[in-house]
Amino acid sequence: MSMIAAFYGGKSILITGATGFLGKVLMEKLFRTSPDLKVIYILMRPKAGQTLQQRVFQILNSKLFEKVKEVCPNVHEKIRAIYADLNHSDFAISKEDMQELLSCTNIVFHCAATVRFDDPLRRAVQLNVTATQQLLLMASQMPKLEAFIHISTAFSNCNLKHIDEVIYPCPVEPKKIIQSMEWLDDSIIDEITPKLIGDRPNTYTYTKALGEMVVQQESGNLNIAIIRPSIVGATWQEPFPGWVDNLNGPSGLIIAAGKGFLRAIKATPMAVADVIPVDTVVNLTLAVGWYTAVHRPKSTLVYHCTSGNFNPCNWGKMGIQVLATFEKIPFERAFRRPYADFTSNNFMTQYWNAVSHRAPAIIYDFYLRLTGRKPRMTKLMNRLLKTLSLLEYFINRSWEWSTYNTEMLMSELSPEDQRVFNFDVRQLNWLEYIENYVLGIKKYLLKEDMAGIPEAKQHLKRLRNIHYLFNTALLLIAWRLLIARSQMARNVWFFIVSFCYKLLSYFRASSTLKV
Ligand SMILES: CCCCCCCCCCCCCCCCCCCCCCCCCCCC(=O)SCCNC(=O)CCNC(=O)[C@H](O)C(C)(C)COP(=O)(O)OP(=O)(O)OC[C@H]1O[C@@H](n2cnc3c(N)ncnc32)[C@H](O)[C@@H]1OP(=O)(O)O
Ligand SMILES: NC(=O)C1=CN([C@@H]2O[C@H](COP(=O)(O)OP(=O)(O)OC[C@H]3O[C@@H](n4cnc5c(N)ncnc54)[C@H](OP(=O)(O)O)[C@@H]3O)[C@@H](O)[C@H]2O)C=CC1
Repeated sequence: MSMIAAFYGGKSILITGATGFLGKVLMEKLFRTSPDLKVIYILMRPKAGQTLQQRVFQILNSKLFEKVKEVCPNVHEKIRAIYADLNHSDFAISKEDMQELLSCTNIVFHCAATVRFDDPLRRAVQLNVTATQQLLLMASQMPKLEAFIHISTAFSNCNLKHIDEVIYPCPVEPKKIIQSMEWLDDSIIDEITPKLIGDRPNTYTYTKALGEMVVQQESGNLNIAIIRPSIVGATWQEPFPGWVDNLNGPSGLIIAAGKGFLRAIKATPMAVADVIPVDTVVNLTLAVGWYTAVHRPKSTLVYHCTSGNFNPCNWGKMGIQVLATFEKIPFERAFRRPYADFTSNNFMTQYWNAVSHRAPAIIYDFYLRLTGRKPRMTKLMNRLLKTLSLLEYFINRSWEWSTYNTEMLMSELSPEDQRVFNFDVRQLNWLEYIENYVLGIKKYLLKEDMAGIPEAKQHLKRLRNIHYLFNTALLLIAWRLLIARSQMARNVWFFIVSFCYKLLSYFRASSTLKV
């Protein structure tokens, strides 16, 4: 019997960010392994014209929750969607809902965040710092609370090379930052942002670091733990391999490469690709929830959920395997044949951006215009180039994360818990994982049918022929222009032609002699 699964039985669990990538997998695993849990409260907002109920309905009816519905048929009765907007100072939760949350919650998993790299500081602070402070305040009023688990990121201290499982201080106190956001206007905030974030690459990593400091400062008597996942990728094993539902991290770039838009990327092939499957993060999170509640460590423990020091894979290996998978499982209606390469310096990156990204987009848009359609490729390409520039920081460096706490926890688990809540990435086979990842992107993100693979392959063959034809025509035109302009080119051309002619005459003569 799994001790962790039994622990969550009968519990009232509060999750923020349950509609996000990580939150959904967390909820799924909780229901599947502890179907006797009492209730999961999810703090959520309406979105894209959908009410809370419609959003919950959509999640429960997705493929991800198919197994849950078998194990826990009354799952819909065990989810309590509570209206909350983490951008509001009191989350805009109704009095009755707040009363229920405060009096019943046993465990809090705080996953909600803005993970955008380009968010203005004010927005990132509101969600990643102020909302965390607010949630801790709520938690401090929960008499039945056993553990508060905060999801941070392994990159919150990406300005360091070696990162320990400790909370590092930021030069400016989070409280001061929160206060200043109340009275500074947007233009001043934009001006001071680069100074505040210092040697971090974006507001996301900076505000996640501030969020950790808030957790440390406001923890009071709470049982708190922080989990720091690295780059969260598709599921490895559970509930099935390859599930992914957003474009963050590698997923967006894998699509761009598979559809033939992405041709070159400034990356260091030998840098560690610290991707961690989302189900591994969830298993560690649930194990940490159990450990924190049952063992009540004296201080706030930080757990790194990373792959690099256990089972490293680098971007070169990942890129090659992604491209190899496209051969077997191509995406439909590709713009060009999938082929991409890594560039190593700014000059080459600019060159390939002009030649392989911008130029084909301009040519294609010209063709769309000619045929009376709306041009769209240049806009799409500009968005891709912006994304590349934002992700560049993370694919050209390697970090070392110490994992003492994570290893300690692994050794504390019973063999059954090690199996059910497996977070040992040493067992992960990267080649298999990447193949399933690409397949998952095709099925669950692009919603492409596997039956369309032969047609997709046929389409790629046509693109290859067009490519050869285009290159040959280009070569001939260039050569013709050169001959027209340069005596030297003409001489070379006559030399080649007369050489070929002589060779041909020689073979003809020798074959006549033999007869
Ligand atoms: C040795 C030789 C080797 C040769 C090998 C050859 C190499 C071959 C390469 C082949 C394949 C490459 C695959 C491997 C490389 C992968 C590299 C991946 C790098 C990943 C690094 C991640 C680091 C993360 C570190 C921190 C981790 C965290 O803690 S947080 C989680 C990560 N967060 C993010 O990823 C958020 C990033 N996203 C953003 O910040 C924003 O979305 C944006 C700035 C990118 C875009 O903002 P914008 O306002 O323009 O758009 P938005 O409103 O968000 O969306 C508009 C439309 O764009 C789509 N979209 C959104 N995100 C992406 C994306 N990442 N990629 C593509 N498209 C995206 C979105 O859906 C919208 O579409 P529409 O609705 O249709 O308009
Ligand atoms: N993905 C990754 O690679 C990594 C993620 N992490 C961390 O993991 C956690 C989860 O990330 P992930 O699931 O990928 O992110 P997602 O962007 O998929 O999910 C974010 C969640 O936060 C919710 N949220 C955002 N703003 C608000 C708001 N104003 N009010 C209520 N809810 C809000 C979203 O709700 P809605 O659906 O309504 O928008 C969504 O449920 C984050 O803390 C992140 O920092 C750490 C390392 C890597």
